[in-house]
Amino acid sequence: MTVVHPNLEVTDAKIRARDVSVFYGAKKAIDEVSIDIPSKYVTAFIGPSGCGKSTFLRALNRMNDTIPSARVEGTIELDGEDIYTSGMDVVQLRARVGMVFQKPNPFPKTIYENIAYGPRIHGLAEGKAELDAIVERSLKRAGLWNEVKDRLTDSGTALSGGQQQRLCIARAIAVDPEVILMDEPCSALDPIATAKIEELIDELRGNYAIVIVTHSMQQAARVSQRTAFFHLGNMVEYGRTSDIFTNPLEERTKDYITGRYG
Ligand SMILES: Nc1ncnc2c1ncn2[C@@H]1O[C@H](COP(=O)(O)OP(=O)(O)OP(=O)(O)O)[C@@H](O)[C@H]1O
Repeated sequence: MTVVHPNLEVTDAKIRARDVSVFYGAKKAIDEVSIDIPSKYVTAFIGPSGCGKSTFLRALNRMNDTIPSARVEGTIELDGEDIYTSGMDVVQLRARVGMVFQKPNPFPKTIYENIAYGPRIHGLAEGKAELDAIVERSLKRAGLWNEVKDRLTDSGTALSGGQQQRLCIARAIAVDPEVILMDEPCSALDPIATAKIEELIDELRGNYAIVIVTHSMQQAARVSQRTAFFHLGNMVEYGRTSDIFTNPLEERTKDYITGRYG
């Protein structure tokens, strides 16, 4: 059972998860989690290592499908549509619910191609001029355009770690997602690159539902408006970030945010 803070205003759920459990073989990694995730907010998943944050995040765009032993029970809806029905086009789903990983993972292709690939396969551009415009717009939104506009034919992997992560965010944005999932997007970055990604998340949030898994409570407090605390596969508490950090209702949340374990 999750304690949901009573003053959490009701918003339309972009993603609605109900009684979601995730198993790896016989092991239950997530136990009946229910949550409404709104648009235009950043929702942070926090909790000690191994509590299931990444597992639950990956369930939100069926990334778990790529792990043979993983199985999901319960329902997850995107705009009211069950994403686990057999008719769901998973490639389309992952464009609508994009993902940014812990380690920046640009394709071993040019900066331009990293961005153009998705719009091309999803048929989002009529011709070269339109594709060029999408590439420019995506890189601008990701705060990377000025740094790369004169070297679009260089390899994406030649960029710095922080630039690579912004390239990956630009790649996710290029296919017009509705939700962006971020799994510890700054854990491989230095403090300056981290600050840039955090600023970017803040700028982007007006247009998407953003969900971020983070080990850093400071980061959760800085970038998110909603926080869910996970512990041993359970979602213990969910509320406004300010309330979770200043007025946690559950002992386990209190212990975690005061550094008693983690
Ligand atoms: N591919 C997998 N196969 C089997 N078990 C897994 C797999 N991935 C994760 N697990 C297990 O599921 C549980 C939850 O792991 P998960 O990575 O979701 O937690 P987490 O909270 O994101 O941890 P961390 O903060 O360390 O990344 C752990 O016990 C982990 O060992």
